[in-house]
Amino acid sequence: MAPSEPVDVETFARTQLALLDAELQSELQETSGLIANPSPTTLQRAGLAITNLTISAQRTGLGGRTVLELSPDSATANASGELPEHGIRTGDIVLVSEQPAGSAKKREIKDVEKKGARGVVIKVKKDAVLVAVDEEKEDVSITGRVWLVKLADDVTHRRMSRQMEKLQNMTESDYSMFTRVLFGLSTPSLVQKDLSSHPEYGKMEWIDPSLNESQKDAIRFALASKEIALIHGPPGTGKTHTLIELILQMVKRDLRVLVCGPSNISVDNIVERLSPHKIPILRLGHPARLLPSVVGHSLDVVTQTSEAGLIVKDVRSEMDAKQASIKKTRSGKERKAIYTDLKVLRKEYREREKRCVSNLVAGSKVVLATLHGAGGYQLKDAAFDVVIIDEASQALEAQCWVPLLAAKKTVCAGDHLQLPPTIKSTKSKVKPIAKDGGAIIKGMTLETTLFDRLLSLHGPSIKRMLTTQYRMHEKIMRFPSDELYESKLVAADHVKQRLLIDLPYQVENTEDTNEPVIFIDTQGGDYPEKSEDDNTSKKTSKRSLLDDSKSNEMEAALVKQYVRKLVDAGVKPEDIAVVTPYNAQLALLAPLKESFPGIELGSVDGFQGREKEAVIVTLVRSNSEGEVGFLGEKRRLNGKSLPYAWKPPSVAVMLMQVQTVAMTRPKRSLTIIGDSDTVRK
Ligand SMILES: Nc1ncnc2c1ncn2[C@@H]1O[C@H](COP(=O)(O)OP(=O)(O)OP(=O)(O)O)[C@@H](O)[C@H]1O
Repeated sequence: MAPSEPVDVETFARTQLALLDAELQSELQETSGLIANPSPTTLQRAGLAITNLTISAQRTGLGGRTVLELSPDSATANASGELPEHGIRTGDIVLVSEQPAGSAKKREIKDVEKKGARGVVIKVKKDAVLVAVDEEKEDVSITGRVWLVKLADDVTHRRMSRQMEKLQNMTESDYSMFTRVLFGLSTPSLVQKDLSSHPEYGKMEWIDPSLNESQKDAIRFALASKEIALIHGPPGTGKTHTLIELILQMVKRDLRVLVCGPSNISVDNIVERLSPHKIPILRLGHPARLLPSVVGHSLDVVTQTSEAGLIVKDVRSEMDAKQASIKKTRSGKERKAIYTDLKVLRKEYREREKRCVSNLVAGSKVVLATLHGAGGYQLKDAAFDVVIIDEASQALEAQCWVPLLAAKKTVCAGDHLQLPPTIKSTKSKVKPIAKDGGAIIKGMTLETTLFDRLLSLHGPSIKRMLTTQYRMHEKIMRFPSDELYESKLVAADHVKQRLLIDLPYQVENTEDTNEPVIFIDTQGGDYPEKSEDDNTSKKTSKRSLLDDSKSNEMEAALVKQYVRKLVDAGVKPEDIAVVTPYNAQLALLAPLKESFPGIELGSVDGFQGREKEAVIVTLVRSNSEGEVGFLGEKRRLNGKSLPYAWKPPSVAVMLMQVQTVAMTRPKRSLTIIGDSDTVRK
């Protein structure tokens, strides 16, 4: 297959910037639509703010950040002193500021915001919220009543835009070989096709001898390639398993590796699995946002416990003492003097910490961070031999460029045949426009991931696919394998015949528990779909959230009946998931949670990636016109750059792509409820 045309880097970057702006605007539109008049009380009601608080304590927390403890103001608090109901969570970015009067206008609220301090919520207790204040705004001299409001997280947006601006301003002589390859200006260095006989990679000592052939092949290829290697891991094929071995093999070869993923959980997953191997690893990121099991590897904690960290600690105690004295003083003059002292101390702290951090980063063979986390000061001058990106097909391309701009080689793992990252601007009416008025690439959307683009640019020679899957019964696997993965998937021996009756607990042998794939056809029955128009008449606010979502009451009833049968046979509700493409259908199914505590209900998007013993899919669509809407929606593929083997999409193929997401989740039982007639049309 001939590779597609090289990409003009400047135009590419300009297009990305325009798309990112459109996306940000769409996000803003969505929130402002939700909150028309954002007074503190309205925001509190929406779960986005907590009002009537006071700063009850102030200390120096991890990383030298000032930590504020916010408790209910005693004048307004309830008897128990607890916080009111709220939706603020650990890891949220918030603004703490003096509380505007109840009658304040929108504009005045904005002014108050300017005086407040931004920070990250590090702990939520019943009677207090702890906020670590951002570096720029640490001298918090707020007194009296304060409130806390959740802010949109625009750090990611800013970092992505910064990288795209850098790319846009580069001239051809600035491009490294790696950059040239990534845009198709040069072809990737040739790698021998069969590496099993390669002098270096043919006879490798595997750390995990249980790796299968396709995994070993992918690792050899990722080691041998000079600029790029893609590891295509369909569901359950051990992508993470493979990456762990790859990282260990790279460390063995004395390479320095930066490992990134689009979300904290994707990165923590790798940290957890690397951690038993006792290599020096460092996890960057705000400790409040990490899994408890990996915090021990986080930069903040390592800084504190390492020897180098001790001299940082000295300054910290001094700062704490100063912080405490602020509370005691009443004179404004004295307070000012303390703040001046604190400033000097903080500067000293920063310098010592910076030295400590750069020593720690330099001493770690493997550094892990989210894609945007890799854009922090900690890695400013750090150099790595390889950047590994996990779940690359779930990340925006601009996000990948945060670590890539300084890289020499990358290994991207993902599955471009699953759903791309969710983009808001595709649905909203915001048009991408270049700030400098220059040309942008027509048809490009943020849904085109780096993974997609590289594949269409260079073809399958830059990719290796993992083919043994360890999740699904052979029969569940067959459909996705044939339709999406060129029939290449093979079920591992211990899973290929696994049924619900083989679960490690007692399950009765019934027609539902001894069959891996069941289709319950509603065709011919009187099970019409409903659109939100029919359901929610005049409730406009709810409509905007649920969009033109569809539901089907009869299918929901069938789901309930079916779940009942499984549970009666002994299957535990927590081993069952019900998945549907429509939010309105999810709403109809919600009562299931009461009858069957532990059962999981999810939309197709939200359920991607998680496995369950039994999955029931309700397709919802049933009408005489054969319209399948979302199920076969073109938008889901339109504008995506075409993977090398990509044919023009028939509705059926798209239908499969969306359904496959649901269909690759079950381990032992997949039940599809739908109208075969509508779906077939
Ligand atoms: N070579 C192997 N031998 C035995 N089991 C394996 C092997 N490789 C992976 N597995 C198992 O397969 C399962 C899936 O592995 P892993 O979590 O690495 O997959 P993944 O492809 O990243 O998953 P997902 O589909 O959720 O992205 C795990 O239970 C893992 O232990």
